[in-house]
Amino acid sequence: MLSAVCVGETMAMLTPVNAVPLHLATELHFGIGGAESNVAMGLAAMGLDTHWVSRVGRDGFGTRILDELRDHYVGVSGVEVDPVRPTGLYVKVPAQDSASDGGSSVLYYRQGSAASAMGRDTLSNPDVSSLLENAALIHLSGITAALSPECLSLLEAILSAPRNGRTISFDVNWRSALWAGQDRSVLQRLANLADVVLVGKDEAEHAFGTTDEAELRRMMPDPDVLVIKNEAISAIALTRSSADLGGTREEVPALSVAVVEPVGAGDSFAAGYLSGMLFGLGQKESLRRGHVAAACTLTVHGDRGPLPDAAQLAAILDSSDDAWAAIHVEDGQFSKRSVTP
Ligand SMILES: Nc1ncnc2c1ncn2[C@@H]1O[C@H](COP(=O)(O)OP(=O)(O)O)[C@@H](O)[C@H]1O
Ligand SMILES: O=C(O)C(=O)C[C@H](O)[C@H](O)COP(=O)(O)O
Repeated sequence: MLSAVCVGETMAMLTPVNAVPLHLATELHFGIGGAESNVAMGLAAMGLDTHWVSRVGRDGFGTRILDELRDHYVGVSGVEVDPVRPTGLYVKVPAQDSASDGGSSVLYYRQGSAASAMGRDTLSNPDVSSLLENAALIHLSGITAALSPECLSLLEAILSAPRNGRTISFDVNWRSALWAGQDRSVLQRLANLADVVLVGKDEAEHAFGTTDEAELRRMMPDPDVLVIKNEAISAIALTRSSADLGGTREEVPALSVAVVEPVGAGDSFAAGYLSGMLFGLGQKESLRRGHVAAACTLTVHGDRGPLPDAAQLAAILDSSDDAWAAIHVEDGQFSKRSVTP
């Protein structure tokens, strides 16, 4: 079975219950959050043999993260438990409270975390190196590059190693709070070392200073595929096949979705898209899988929504362009809406 390995930090996530301002909160909901482990759980839900490589602290947060990943059929043999450094933590600040928290919608407590101590040494762990060697897909993100110089050098080592048939995907995953005062140009360098790059248009403006598709491709000429997501509008895959350096352009409109909460949609999109790629599907089919997985997450609270069953998923993915344009997703249910001519 094809295996996928996702590398990155996952944190304990605390959210004030009933979205009360943080300073008035008496109860905090305890969950977990991490872009790459979200993708890992998404890939596992698509039926792939999936593993997560990271580090957690020897604390209840770390134990909870490992338990949740195992519960979602993600292998954790490549996770180190740090006896000293703690598991990272973040707080999702309710929107009306963000001004009192410096305008930020998340507060990170991840400096010096167990995962921020990942580095080239991580590759000498035999469990990690064997997972990476046997993977058909290694998934990385720009978040890791911002965590510490050691984490950045881990990404560089993975991206520079001989591929031997493996594909490496890189989700830019721009996080303003992590890049303040840091050199963001490393993101362009890392993206050009990857085979598949995913970036949101809004993120591209921050990370690369442009949202222009042609300009982005000029800045990132090396990946075989550059996927540019434009939220509710569409996602575009620009390919560069070795035989045809001109490449191809596939654009698939996003679905109509009654959005409940946007967090995690990008990770779900990545899982959907990358699963299509691993199953050998074309760009159009893979982009559709991305939109379907994202829509499932957008209609629930939390970082991941359940997928439709296999038969319904196949029917949705096989639909004609007109039928696709008429799909509406609400409460995780896919239905046909009437389209005004
Ligand atoms: N308002 C929306 N309506 C429909 N689909 C959406 C909407 N917002 C996001 N999506 C879906 O989620 C995907 C990821 O969106 P994006 O904004 O890039 O996520 P993130 O900011 O979490 O990385 C999009 O490509 C699309 O499939
Ligand atoms: O911010 C971080 O460092 C995290 O990893 C936590 C978040 O749970 C995911 O990043 C959600 O990501 P999106 O799918 O882009 O909404």
